[in-house]
Amino acid sequence: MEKDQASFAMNVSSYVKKESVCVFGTGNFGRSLGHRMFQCGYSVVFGSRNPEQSSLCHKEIEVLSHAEAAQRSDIIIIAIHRDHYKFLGKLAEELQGKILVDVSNNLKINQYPESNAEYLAELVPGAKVVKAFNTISAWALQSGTLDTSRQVFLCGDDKESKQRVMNISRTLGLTPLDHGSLVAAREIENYPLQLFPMWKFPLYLSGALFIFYFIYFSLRSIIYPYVNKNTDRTFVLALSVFNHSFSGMAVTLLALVYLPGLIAAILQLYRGTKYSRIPNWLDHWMLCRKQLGLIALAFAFLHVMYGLALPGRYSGKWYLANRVIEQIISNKTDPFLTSNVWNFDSALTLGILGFFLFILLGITSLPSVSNMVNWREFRFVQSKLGYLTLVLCTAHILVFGGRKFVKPPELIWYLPPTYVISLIIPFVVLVLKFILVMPCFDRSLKQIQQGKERNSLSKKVQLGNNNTEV
Ligand SMILES: NC(=O)C1=CN([C@@H]2O[C@H](COP(=O)(O)OP(=O)(O)OC[C@H]3O[C@@H](n4cnc5c(N)ncnc54)[C@H](OP(=O)(O)O)[C@@H]3O)[C@@H](O)[C@H]2O)C=CC1
Ligand SMILES: [Fe+3]
Repeated sequence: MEKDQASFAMNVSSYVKKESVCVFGTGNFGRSLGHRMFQCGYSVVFGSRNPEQSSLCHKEIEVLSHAEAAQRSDIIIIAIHRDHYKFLGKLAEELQGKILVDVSNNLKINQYPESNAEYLAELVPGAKVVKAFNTISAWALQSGTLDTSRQVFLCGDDKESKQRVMNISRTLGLTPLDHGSLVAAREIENYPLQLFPMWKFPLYLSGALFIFYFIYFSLRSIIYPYVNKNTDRTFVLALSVFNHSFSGMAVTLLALVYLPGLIAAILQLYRGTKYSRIPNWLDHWMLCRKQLGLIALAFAFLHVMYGLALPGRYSGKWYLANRVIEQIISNKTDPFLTSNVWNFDSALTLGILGFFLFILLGITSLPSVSNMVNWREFRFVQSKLGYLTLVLCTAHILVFGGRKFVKPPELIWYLPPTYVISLIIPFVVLVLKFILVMPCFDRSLKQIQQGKERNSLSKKVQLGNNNTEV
């Protein structure tokens, strides 16, 4: 009995070891993938235009002509650029019923009218085409470190073929992710060409906003006093202007995380249905909320760091020392104003609590953390605590800013103080939220979001496939 089990195990392991895979193309990627599969116990055979001239480093790996190599395995990895696929059409007979794995990438997004995998399926109609491995680089396979993503996106029309390619990926230490039928190949091929697609809009928006704040705050703190009182305040540029811009950016970007949801809710209320398509720009904005929130957190962090550095400034120390000397000379002390203490301390407390919640929001948006909470808990943190963070940060800036703003100076041209500019968008968001949670709107909105249509007009609105969560 034991003997039988041992021989069965040996048979299984020798079967696993002997499973053969064919690779067409002895280029960079073909070699790397072939060697890796060989190391993982597969019997690998290469198909090449010049089998005699190919010098693969391992003697156990055979290099044959395409037609010969194709006969050795029913899985063939096509490690050749799409432009050279044509010859595969002539091998249609040898490739009949085989699993062809398309690993190719393009140089540009949507470079060809159809995806490379679909093109391959057209060239060899009798084969089962699976798209895979295009997101893994030859270098990562060679070095074995796989520092970048280990995810292998797969798609194909034949379930069994996909399953076999998935098994190979797992054996190589990669993580296969099924993307469905071959129609998804275009998306998979575009994937490696994208450069942080979800970050583009948030980064451009924050760049533009930062430039605006920086210029405005410089105008307000440097140019305006110079024109008005002929005082040189250029020294505030290096620290204070940055510090004010960072606080404005943090609170404005956080408000911009919640603004699209409010606009979508208003649209739903206006249309009386949730089954109408929201505009594309709004949809894209909603999909970028996480990134906007993370950039907001980065600015909040910078503001905290700059805030901590403020007492160390030369100008700060000079003002303090000078004030003491003035008091000694005039033999007078400033009265202890309890209202000032309340003002200053409450502003600081609001800021500290706001920053704490900001960090909490950032942490819960990490996939490893959000995977551990259910949808309701996630919504609670991101929505309820998010709004609380916005309220605390807005109050922090308001109390801090308002403290300094005693009376508006008489001016020829009047610029609102920096904190007023920083708080415009947060105020709009908080007011809209406040209006929407008022009982009449809140009840209608809940009914609409449960799928109950409110008016007959809504039935005429074209059904959309836009399911972004408001
Ligand atoms: N390099 C990488 O990191 C990655 C590459 N890929 C994809 O893998 C595929 C191969 O890339 P890579 O190995 O870098 O490219 P290479 O240029 O290094 O290799 C391509 C191979 O294709 C074969 N070939 C070239 N011209 C023809 C032709 N006219 N007819 C038939 N076969 C031909 C050659 O093999 P032979 O001489 O043996 O016939 C050649 O070595 C591409 O589609 C690429 O997009 C995907 C992910 C990452
Ligand atoms: Fe602050």
